[in-house]
Amino acid sequence: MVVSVQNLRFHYDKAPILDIPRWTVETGERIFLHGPSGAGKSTLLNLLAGILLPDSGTIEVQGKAINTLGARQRDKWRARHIGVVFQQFNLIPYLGAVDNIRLAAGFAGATGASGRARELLLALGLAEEQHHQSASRLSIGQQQRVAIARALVNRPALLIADEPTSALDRENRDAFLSLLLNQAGECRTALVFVSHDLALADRFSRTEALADINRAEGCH
Ligand SMILES: Nc1ncnc2c1ncn2[C@@H]1O[C@H](COP(=O)(O)OP(=O)(O)OP(=O)(O)O)[C@@H](O)[C@H]1O
Repeated sequence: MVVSVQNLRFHYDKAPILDIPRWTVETGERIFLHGPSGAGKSTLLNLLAGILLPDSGTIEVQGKAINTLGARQRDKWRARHIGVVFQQFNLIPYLGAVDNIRLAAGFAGATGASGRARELLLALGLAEEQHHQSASRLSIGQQQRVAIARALVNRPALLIADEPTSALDRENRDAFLSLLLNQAGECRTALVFVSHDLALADRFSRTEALADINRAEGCH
């Protein structure tokens, strides 16, 4: 089991946003998570990543309750075990593709990741002459590939993706999703993918409406 959530409660200021009695994600599982705007999907992803901490309850990723770690250990642990892809790819604009990926490997304490970075970029269809092109000079489609490679360089047990396709046209969206799913599959990485676009749901092994697992009334 990659993720185990038990009796999770979370609020920002007033209303409870999340109250999840139990929720699990198995190794290699691909979950499509949807729900209305403001329901708490991004909040749940941030809790899984240990960026936010729960009011109560436990969140284990790979058997570790990430909220029991100190801030620095948590950052390192996240870098090692969790990959992240957001709508904004957050690449360092003046670094080349390979260096952006090596940076992520460095956060996880890995050295000599250039080989794996290049291998991933080639598998994702980024030609060698672009591997050292600064990220700001890559097309959006090329930046997507770098973002996927960066998320997977440490062979994470869990990949979380927050609306990564929402700014893309249909063709790019489908291509991006295929790349993401194929690469995640190669690493047996479990995927929690948040999107409003229900047309994508049939490419996942499980579709989950947040309201079905969350008992909080919240603001939605
Ligand atoms: N930092 C914050 N401080 C206070 N309230 C917040 C904060 N971040 C989010 N919220 C509120 O918490 C609720 C859940 O937000 P969240 O971003 O998790 O929803 P979401 O389901 O991801 O929405 P969307 O689909 O629009 O991205 C919303 O009502 C939002 O306004």
